[in-house]
Amino acid sequence: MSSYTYIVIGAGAAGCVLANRLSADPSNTVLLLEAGAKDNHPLLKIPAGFAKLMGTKANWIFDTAPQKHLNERSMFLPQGKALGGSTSVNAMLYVRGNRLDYDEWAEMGCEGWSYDDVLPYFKVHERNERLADEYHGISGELNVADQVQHNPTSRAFVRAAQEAGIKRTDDPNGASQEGVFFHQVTQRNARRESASTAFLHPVMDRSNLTVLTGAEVLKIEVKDGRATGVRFVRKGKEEVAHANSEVLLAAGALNSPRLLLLSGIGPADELAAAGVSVVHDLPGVGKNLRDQLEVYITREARQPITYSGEDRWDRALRHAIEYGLYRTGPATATITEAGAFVSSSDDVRSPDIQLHFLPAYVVWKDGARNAEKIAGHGVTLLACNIRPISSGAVTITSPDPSMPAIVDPNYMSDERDMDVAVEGFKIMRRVFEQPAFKELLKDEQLPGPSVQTDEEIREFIRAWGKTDYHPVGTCKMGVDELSVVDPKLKVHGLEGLRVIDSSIMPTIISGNTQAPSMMIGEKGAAIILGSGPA
Ligand SMILES: Cc1cc2nc3c(=O)[nH]c(=O)nc-3n(C[C@H](O)[C@H](O)[C@H](O)COP(=O)(O)OP(=O)(O)OC[C@H]3O[C@@H](n4cnc5c(N)ncnc54)[C@H](O)[C@@H]3O)c2cc1C
Repeated sequence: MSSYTYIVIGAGAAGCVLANRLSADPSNTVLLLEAGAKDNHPLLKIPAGFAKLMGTKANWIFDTAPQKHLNERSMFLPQGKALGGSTSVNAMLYVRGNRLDYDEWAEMGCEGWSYDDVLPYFKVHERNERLADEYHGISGELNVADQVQHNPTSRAFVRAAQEAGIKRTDDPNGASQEGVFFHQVTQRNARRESASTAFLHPVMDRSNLTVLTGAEVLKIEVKDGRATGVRFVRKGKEEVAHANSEVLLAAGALNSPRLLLLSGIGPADELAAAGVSVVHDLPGVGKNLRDQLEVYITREARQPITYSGEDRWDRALRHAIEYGLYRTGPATATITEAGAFVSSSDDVRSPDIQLHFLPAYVVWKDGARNAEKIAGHGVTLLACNIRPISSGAVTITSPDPSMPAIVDPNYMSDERDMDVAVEGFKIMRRVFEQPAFKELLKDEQLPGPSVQTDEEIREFIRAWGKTDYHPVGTCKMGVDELSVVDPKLKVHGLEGLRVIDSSIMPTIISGNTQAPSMMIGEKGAAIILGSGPA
């Protein structure tokens, strides 16, 4: 059996940062286990490849339990499965959330996690190509860039939003989150910058770092209240690795709780019902699942200027050649070029709705795996409730790791989330009605004129709402009885085991979750090493 100082489970947003930082000290030996494959497929490198990755084997395929408040629909909720984790399949938007999100964590008892505490851990690994101020780093490993091009309809969206009264901001990750903006993205020279390209590949040759792909952890071994190692399967063979110091779980918001449960760490009654021997009774494991739900409107374009249909083979070939020669053109696009943070009412403490503008038709019937093809040119605007109150759970029904977990985000179980979504829908229509779009867009295609009253909008949301792919919170950090880890990210009641990934967020941050997950990896490493930002 091989032994290491640290075993990191999962090479995603947090896991890659952890493996990098812990192996920087040559006296540590680090084993990084990743269930997915290497990240060398071109679709993981070319930004527009993002749209082609849904439902492929670069993902863990999770389908939610039928959603009671969404017409019993089951939602496709993928998670990245490759080096880089979800950062290898995501839309690359670089967003940190609102400073009050982190201040709220600190108020909840998560000492050391206020905005002022976490800001240095965002900055230290950032290499921002445009911004250099108190909010941004310029010399870290993670390249953050402006997008190479903006479709004319994306530019019109930014103008239309201003006409609708939304102020313009150059930096939603800076002094003020509110406003409309062009997204910065995790790209380098117009290629995807994932957690693995930024933090892992540059240090792969460290002799004290072992990275195994195709290595799925089945169980965390616990002896006398201490995590001693892991049992994993690779090339059809089961192996055991021993951790001399700590096991660090970074498998993401759906797989981290699943693995704890499979290891007998979780609510004793649920484990017993699933036939799993209880190793450590911890009621909060898998609870507090938060995810952001979004609703959208599509409009037909007057001219063939959007990205709709640009993936047809002959056009795709042309774009691939342009991309190969010059690193320009639609292949550089993340599909989401512009966005906005707005408030559903004057009463909210900070923006609670995020708008995403897509210069293409993108329609997911029934929250399905693949976007539906719609002929012609058009655009899609999405409104996402970024601070949902509704919460759900991840549970297991069997000790068999090959059995799927039950993932139930319980979307819209709190009626207040529906009120925010309805307001988001009305804001989108207001933006679409502005003069900036007049020359460019024709009629609303989805949902169309038949949806007018609040009740019609609610029914449309129940029928068409979809995930924004940001599940978090299932191993929440805190000091209350449902928390799973303490503010040092140690699993309550056990030694030698921490959870360090998006699952530790006690509440969901107001925005996209990759940058916060990398920050969690960075801060987690500093806590373990007893250091400051690297
Ligand atoms: C389709 C999609 C689009 C997104 N778009 C954006 C975006 O544009 N901007 C943004 O900020 N966020 C986006 N996100 C969310 C963001 O990428 C995630 O929140 C973030 O990557 C979570 O980081 P993590 O470290 O918790 O988990 P992940 O990055 O998911 O990493 C977990 C890793 O653990 C591995 N793993 C899991 N179980 C095991 C096991 N048993 N054994 C070994 N390895 C295991 C997984 O394969 C994976 O590599 C998107 C996510 C998806 C899925």
